[in-house]
Amino acid sequence: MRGNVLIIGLGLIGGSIALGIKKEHPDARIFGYDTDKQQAMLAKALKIIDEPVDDYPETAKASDLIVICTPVNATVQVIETLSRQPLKETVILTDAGSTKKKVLDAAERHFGARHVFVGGHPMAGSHKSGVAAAKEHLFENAFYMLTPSRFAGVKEIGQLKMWLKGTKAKFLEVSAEEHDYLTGVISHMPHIMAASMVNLAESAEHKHEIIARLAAGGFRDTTRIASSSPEMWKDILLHNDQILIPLLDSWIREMEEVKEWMINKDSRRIYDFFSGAKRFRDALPVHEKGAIPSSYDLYVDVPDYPGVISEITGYLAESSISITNIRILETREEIYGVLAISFQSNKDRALAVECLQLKTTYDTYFD
Ligand SMILES: NC(=O)c1ccc[n+]([C@@H]2O[C@H](COP(=O)([O-])OP(=O)(O)OC[C@H]3O[C@@H](n4cnc5c(N)ncnc54)[C@H](O)[C@@H]3O)[C@@H](O)[C@H]2O)c1
Ligand SMILES: O=C(O)C(=O)C[C@]1(C(=O)O)C=C[C@@H](O)C=C1
Repeated sequence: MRGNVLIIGLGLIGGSIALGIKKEHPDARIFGYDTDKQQAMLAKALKIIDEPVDDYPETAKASDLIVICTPVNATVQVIETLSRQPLKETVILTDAGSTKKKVLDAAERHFGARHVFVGGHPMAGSHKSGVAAAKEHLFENAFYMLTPSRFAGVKEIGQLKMWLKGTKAKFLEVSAEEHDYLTGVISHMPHIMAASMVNLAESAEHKHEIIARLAAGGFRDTTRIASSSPEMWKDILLHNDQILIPLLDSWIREMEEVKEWMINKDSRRIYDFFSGAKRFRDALPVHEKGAIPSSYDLYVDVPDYPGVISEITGYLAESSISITNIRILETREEIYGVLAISFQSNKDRALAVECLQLKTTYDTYFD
């Protein structure tokens, strides 16, 4: 497609959407605005946008697609500002925010039937912020929820999907209310819990200095998302309060129950608590982007000495096995580290296991 695209909010998500649009529609001209000028300059330097702009309401007047990728409270303000501009009649407006009800209410209130607004929310991301973390493939195979306003028709929804085709995401239309409940359960509550676990550890550290250094796989796996943007999450909790408050109530009730079972030494219920969770977690879909990463990961226990990564990648390269990612998950003080190596296919992973078993004594395992 051709035309002018305006991205407002050039962070992780705005940058990744811009890359997806440019890939599929190289003739589109992508303008970008961010209150933080450095982000806009960086987006230009990284060729994520064609042109940074200072006056977004002015640029909006000639835009064919406007994508708002700011924290959700700012999204409502941007909608209000845009509604006061003489926008093109055919413009399509969307956003990428993690909540939808308040955003859709603002869009319907301010644009009415004058302009089409289709709420959007790609269900993939990261704890990292800023345009430097943007990736063309961030949304590949992920669900991309769309919440059309009541004035949006099939034609405009189809046009938006065309604009966003390069994200390679799977579109899913839901109502704003449904969206906020689903994400409340599967995304917002886990972020509250992760932040709470980290805060608990921090207060324990005042008395036991060693605690942070003991943080191993369990703590790291369950709290990565506590490193996410506080600004973004403050807004999400305030937007989705109607859903999150009852969810918090039922979670607090469950924690009270766990406490009671422990006081009463009720081993059966405690067992059921964990076995029920394990059953559901183990049955989550593995080979699509969602709760469980889609790559084929192999974990290798390696001694913590310089050069161990190049040793392992060297063996894999000798056997012509390609890897897509490699990272150290944790370092258990001067003894072992866990190397996570990602492969494109199950076959590559199996070959890597064979290769490492032949050439090293390191333990390998995968989920
Ligand atoms: N991070 C994720 O995993 C994720 C995933 C899906 C959706 N989202 C949603 O996408 C949106 C953006 O999140 P992100 O992770 O890209 O955050 P980010 O912090 O990386 O980027 C947000 C950008 O918006 C800019 N900004 C703030 N107020 C603005 C305003 N009034 N006008 C213009 N720019 C403004 C900030 O300077 C920043 O550069 C949020 O609404 C978030 O809820 C995030
Ligand atoms: O992978 C992460 O770091 C995320 O937290 C991504 C995540 C989530 O899964 O909760 C966070 C917020 C978004 O609205 C959508 C996706």
